[in-house]
Amino acid sequence: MWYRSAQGLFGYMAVPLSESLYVWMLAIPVVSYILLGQWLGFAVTVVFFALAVGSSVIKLGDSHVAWEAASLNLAVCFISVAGLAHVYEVVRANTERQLRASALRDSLTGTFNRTGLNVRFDYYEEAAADVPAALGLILLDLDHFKRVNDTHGHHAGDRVLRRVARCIDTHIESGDTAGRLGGEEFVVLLPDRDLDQTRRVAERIRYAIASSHGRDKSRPIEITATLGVAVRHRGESLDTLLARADARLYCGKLNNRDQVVSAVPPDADPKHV
Ligand SMILES: Nc1nc2c(ncn2[C@@H]2O[C@H](COP(=O)(O)OP(=O)(O)OP(=O)(O)O)[C@@H](O)[C@H]2O)c(=O)[nH]1
Repeated sequence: MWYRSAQGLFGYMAVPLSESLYVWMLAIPVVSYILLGQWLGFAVTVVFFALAVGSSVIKLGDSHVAWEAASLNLAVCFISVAGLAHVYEVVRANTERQLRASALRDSLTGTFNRTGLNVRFDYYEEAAADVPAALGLILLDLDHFKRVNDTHGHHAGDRVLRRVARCIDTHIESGDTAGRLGGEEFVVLLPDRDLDQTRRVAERIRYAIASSHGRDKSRPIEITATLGVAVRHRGESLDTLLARADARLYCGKLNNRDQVVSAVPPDADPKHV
């Protein structure tokens, strides 16, 4: 019995690469890897092959073993297993990369979500560790967005959110970051931009949104946005920076909306600043 399986395994008979031999040689490492994991599976495979080789040599004697055929079989099976492992690893790495990327993205607009914004903010922090650089932030909130949903429906509202994301995207550069905090609130991070430069980008985005035209059937959907602008002080967290931009945005909401606010007026209500 053992003699026959060793014979099948190492191919020293007339047909060196029979199907059953090939399946055997593939099945042992693959099943071992699946059941026992990478290292233990590898160890078991090596031990199994070593025992099989030793046993067949002892039982049959050196002269009966077709070493060329056995080596060829081993090499082909080894390459197959290595190829399978490589394909598996490439697929696994791709899936992991896609999952990681989607965990940082807002599924509706494709911009970064809150977690993604934090990751990007930390990235800018690290990049500026040696040479402190300005970081501009725009907090954007759509005006009367509830009316869009109430009048045109939630799907139309979703389309407006995607349209706004596109407007933002066309007015920022490749190293900048656009994200959706949730609802109808967006954030833009602009590395190496001071307050004046950030305000100018915000103004362009505001204008693009106000002049973009969406449609629900034949009815136009018009929308405007109010934007608060702030620049990071050294060592400041994203939340603190957001809070300052939010106070400015709130002033804009109180003052007829559809505008960019980069400083809180001195007479503003201190409760909201
Ligand atoms: N279509 C859609 N609507 C959303 C989404 N998330 C939040 N909303 C809606 O956004 C609306 C936000 O309304 P409000 O917070 O009252 O703000 P607003 O109407 O924009 O008013 P102001 O901000 O004061 O100008 C609510 O009706 C939410 O249901 C979303 O992902 N898709």
